[in-house]
Amino acid sequence: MLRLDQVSKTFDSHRGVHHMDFSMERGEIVGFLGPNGAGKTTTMRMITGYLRPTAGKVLLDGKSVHEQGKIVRSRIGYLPETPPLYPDMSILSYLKFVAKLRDVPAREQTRRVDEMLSRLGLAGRERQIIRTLSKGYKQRVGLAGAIIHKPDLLVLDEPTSGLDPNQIMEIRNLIRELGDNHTVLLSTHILPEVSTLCSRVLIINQGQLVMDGSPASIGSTMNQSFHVSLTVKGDANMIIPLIQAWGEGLEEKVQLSSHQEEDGLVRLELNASAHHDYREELFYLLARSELPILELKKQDQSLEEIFQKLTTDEAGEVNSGEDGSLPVSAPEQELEAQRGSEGS
Ligand SMILES: Nc1ncnc2c1ncn2[C@@H]1O[C@H](COP(=O)(O)OP(=O)(O)OP(=O)(O)O)[C@@H](O)[C@H]1O
Repeated sequence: MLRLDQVSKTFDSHRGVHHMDFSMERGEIVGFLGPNGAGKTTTMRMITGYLRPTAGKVLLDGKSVHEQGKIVRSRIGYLPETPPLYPDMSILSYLKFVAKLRDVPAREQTRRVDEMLSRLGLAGRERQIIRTLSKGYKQRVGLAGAIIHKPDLLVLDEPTSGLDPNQIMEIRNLIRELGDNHTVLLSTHILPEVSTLCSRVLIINQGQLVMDGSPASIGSTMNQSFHVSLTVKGDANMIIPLIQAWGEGLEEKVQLSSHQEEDGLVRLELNASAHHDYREELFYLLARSELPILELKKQDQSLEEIFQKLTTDEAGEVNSGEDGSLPVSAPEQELEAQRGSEGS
């Protein structure tokens, strides 16, 4: 449905987004991850037609977002990091205004606004002035404005940033529901959000895509070492030499990295730079010596660890390209930009 074909946006010699190349299928919820300044917002602005790429194409069902702008952009909904709200308007007048701006047919506008009020849990508050709403409710109004024209593709820039845990849960549930009818690309710094919401993850670092896959497949690609913890019932003086001798005898040596004894149980951690999963061999080794394994767990790297590995350099420094902040657009600029005009 969405295709980014070698898309780049160069701000200066090193800042920007370089050769971004990926596709999204209908119905996917894709998480977009990266450290501050990695290029998430820039990529999202190019997808939504607000920024014109320096090179490459953004295509929605084969049509260019930038060449066949208005029609293509009417199929995209965008919630920027700071939703483009007018604080002095009521929710109702704001949604009516956005419905008009997004070319919802006049005879449908009232029905569509009502639908948004009820879908986003705003019914009963329609007369409330936006500035008096909590951040979570402002986010709902922003989301309502982003989907009022029933876009096929929804682009959400850090939709849960700055919300309290209850509001985060509410917005996540809403996004999950929206995923039933929309294709969703969402950027976030909250990694568990990706595991719970997204079928696919794109990790971007210094303007380049460094990983693309399901959270599970990213885990298995990155987990190319063998790390297990196990608890064995028996005497440490038997268990430890047995495991050490076995580990030493393997081609890809498995090493005992720690052990503890307590109440007749021995807890061990084993490591190897190996692709092979040695759990079955370990089971038979200890079973033959009548040493029961009470627990055996393969430790995979969490998404947090993978993210850290992909986005830090060898010295452990975060690869942030951020050295200037984006100008904050006025609501009108954002809305107009979504409607059709383009920035640089
Ligand atoms: N209009 C602009 N002019 C100059 N440089 C810019 C502009 N917009 C973004 N940049 C630079 O491009 C890089 C990517 O910024 P971008 O805002 O896309 O990152 P991000 O991944 O969204 O970061 P964050 O997580 O902090 O929101 C940064 O180095 C930023 O300073």
